[in-house]
Amino acid sequence: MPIRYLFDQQGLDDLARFSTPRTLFAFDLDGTLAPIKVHASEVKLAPELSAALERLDQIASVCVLTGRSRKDALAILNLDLRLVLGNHGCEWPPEVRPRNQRYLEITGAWRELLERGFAQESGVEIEYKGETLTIHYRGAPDPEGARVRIEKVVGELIPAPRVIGGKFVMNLLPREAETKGIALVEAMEFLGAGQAIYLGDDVTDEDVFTMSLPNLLGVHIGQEPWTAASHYLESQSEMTSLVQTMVRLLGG
Ligand SMILES: O=P(O)(O)OC[C@H]1O[C@H](O[C@H]2O[C@H](CO)[C@@H](O)[C@H](O)[C@H]2O)[C@H](O)[C@@H](O)[C@@H]1O
Repeated sequence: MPIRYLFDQQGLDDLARFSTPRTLFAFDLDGTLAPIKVHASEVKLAPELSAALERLDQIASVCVLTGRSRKDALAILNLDLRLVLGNHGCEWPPEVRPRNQRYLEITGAWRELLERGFAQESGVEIEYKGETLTIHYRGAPDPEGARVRIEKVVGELIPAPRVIGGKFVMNLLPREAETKGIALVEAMEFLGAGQAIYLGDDVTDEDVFTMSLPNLLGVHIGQEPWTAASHYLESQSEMTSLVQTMVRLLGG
């Protein structure tokens, strides 16, 4: 089926059908709730979007499912949302699930090798997040060359990671780590949601879209030919108006 624009009439009808108080409204963070920036530390939410998300979480369930660490995500969101899952869904609130010590050991060992391996490489940054780790190369003078060198070093790591690409990043996860797709299904169970709407922009979000669940409306940010999402938004700048529409559909 061709991907459909969420803001055309049929897309809006689909959105209305999925927007109920028992829906889990789930969002990726970078590139979805917030625009992509050169430096990961510059990322912020628009104030109108924050207000709409807060309202949506009062009348339905909101979950943020991000590749960032929870600590980092909570600082960016600056909102007391029902559920924020970090590290691509491997990191839950500690009172719900303790940190995964096995994953922390694995990524700790990778971190040491990677920091040593790339200490002299300008523009390559290792973002250590706990259960997973991200290597950034957006700032490298030759990003493609840097990516090739990173691939080589990553190929030698033991145990071998699951590697997920992204926007000038390589995300490294323990092979047995949960995917965003599994985390979304678990979040629905945890919050008692019968259906979900999930919005994401990056390769890691395909783990949700490719599940093709009948009770899931998948929305990709950008009309990319490679996404398995059924719907799309033209750009991240439409997010505030989308969340405001969700609130309106719920009578809020
Ligand atoms: O799952 P997400 O919330 O989309 O997180 C994916 C990665 O996002 C961050 O990196 C991306 O955003 C940065 C800031 O806009 C940008 O500089 C970088 O090039 C992007 O790839 C974050 O730093 C990573 O930890 C996340 O895995």
